[in-house]
Amino acid sequence: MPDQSIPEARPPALDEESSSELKEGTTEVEVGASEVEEVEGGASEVKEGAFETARSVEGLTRRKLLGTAGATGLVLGAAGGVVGYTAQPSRATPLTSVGAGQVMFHGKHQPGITEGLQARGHLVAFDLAAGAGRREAAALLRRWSQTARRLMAGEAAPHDDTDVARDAGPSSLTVTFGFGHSFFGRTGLEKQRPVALDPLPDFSSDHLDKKRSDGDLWVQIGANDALVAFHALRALQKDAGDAARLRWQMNGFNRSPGATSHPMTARNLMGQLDGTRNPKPREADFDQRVFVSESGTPSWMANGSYAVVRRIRMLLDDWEKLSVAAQESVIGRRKSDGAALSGGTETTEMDLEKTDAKGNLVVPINAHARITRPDQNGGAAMLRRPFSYHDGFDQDGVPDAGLLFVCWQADPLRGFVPVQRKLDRGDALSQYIRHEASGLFAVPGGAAEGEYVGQRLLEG
Ligand SMILES: C=CC1=C(C)c2cc3[nH]c(cc4nc(cc5[nH]c(cc1n2)c(C)c5CCC(=O)O)C(CCC(=O)O)=C4C)c(C)c3C=C
Ligand SMILES: [Fe+2]
Repeated sequence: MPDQSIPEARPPALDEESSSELKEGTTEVEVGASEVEEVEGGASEVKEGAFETARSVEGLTRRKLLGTAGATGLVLGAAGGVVGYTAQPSRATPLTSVGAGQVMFHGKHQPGITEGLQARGHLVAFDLAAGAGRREAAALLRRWSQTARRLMAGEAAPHDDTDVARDAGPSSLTVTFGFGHSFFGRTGLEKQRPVALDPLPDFSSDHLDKKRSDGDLWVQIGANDALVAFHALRALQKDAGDAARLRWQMNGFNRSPGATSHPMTARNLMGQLDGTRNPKPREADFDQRVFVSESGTPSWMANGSYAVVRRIRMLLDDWEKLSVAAQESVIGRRKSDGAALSGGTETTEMDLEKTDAKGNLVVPINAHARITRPDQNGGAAMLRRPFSYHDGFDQDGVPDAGLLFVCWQADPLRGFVPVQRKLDRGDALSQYIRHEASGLFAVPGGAAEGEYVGQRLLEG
């Protein structure tokens, strides 16, 4: 596959001034050849979580911005003095940086792995329909790739666009495709099934709902606008046609870009900064930890990654009864700023040996952030890129809320599995969470121009 010359991601460290870093990490892309005129310089960073990408394009052309802006002219409604907005703008105004954010579909890796967290997410699994095999799967991945490429560029869906995203820019939409263990049997491609896709072991604390777990195909959608994300979800579902049926779907969210006065690590629904110690793209071993190498096996997984997806319910009624000090002991980090309990700031290295005046470890021995560290797990590391979820309250008012935990690694046996084995033995956080659904998916490398995702598997 030709090198797509995607620049290496070069994220700002959390404690660095981000504006100069941003220039290096922002790529100018032709949104549509005829539309590229003056590039707006005002790239604004959308960085939630401790990593950022070189592929996010925050500067679009003036014509593009003016052309797609949902421009508003405020008018006084004729009837009853209702304040409303004209359908036809009186004066075009540019899209904000949120709408203008664009991620490239084609590249060495699929989108939706190293990009900053998006405000809205949909995780969806499909099963191939009875009678559908390799040929139908190949046609489906071709359709899906075409739709994803267009929507990520801020264009309409190839067929019967619903207009739901009509006035919005691409809004950093990403669409990522993966294959589950069962896909290979259904398509006669067992010999191509990676060993790394062997089912995850059973964990004693699992409460898994099989109907909301696994699946032949997995799609991750993320965007900084809820309508853009839904539009993509619906278009991809319709693309599935008779070839595949929806198996399960989960909806998630993160903080909206611009909600905080400066870019910072996102908080989860327990209120903690979550993502601090994620591997950073600038680190030498980042690619090795997250992506299958160019020469990795099977060859169709070159530059791909493995996604572990866990729907983890947070037992918030119990958690919120704890004092802040007790909550901080569970994690081993301060709630306010994410600093380790051994002191410093969010990025200060945790001192695992530090004791208080009574000789007790200041970061408790079972603190979540202590025992998940790579140096406590034979080097096991993963890139965590979750969405929060909230699916309402039960009749007793108990929230069904938590984390759609998505983590990325070159090999789950050197990432998620050893760490979860240890957590399963009972870290301090375990009694406040419950794993309710699970999936493991092989996510092939990115598609080159003219290719579709998974082509090397399906046509190899
Ligand atoms: C098996 C892997 C992990 C699961 C499952 C998991 C669930 C989970 N974690 C939090 C909150 C935090 N996790 C933090 C750090 C952290 N967690 C994992 C792994 C799993 N977490 C790792 C590998 C790490 C980083 C360890 C390191 O390298 O030092 C933190 C601390 C801040 C941070 O580094 O992100 C928090 C907070 C929740 C709420 C949760 C399940 C709902
Ligand atoms: Fe964690």
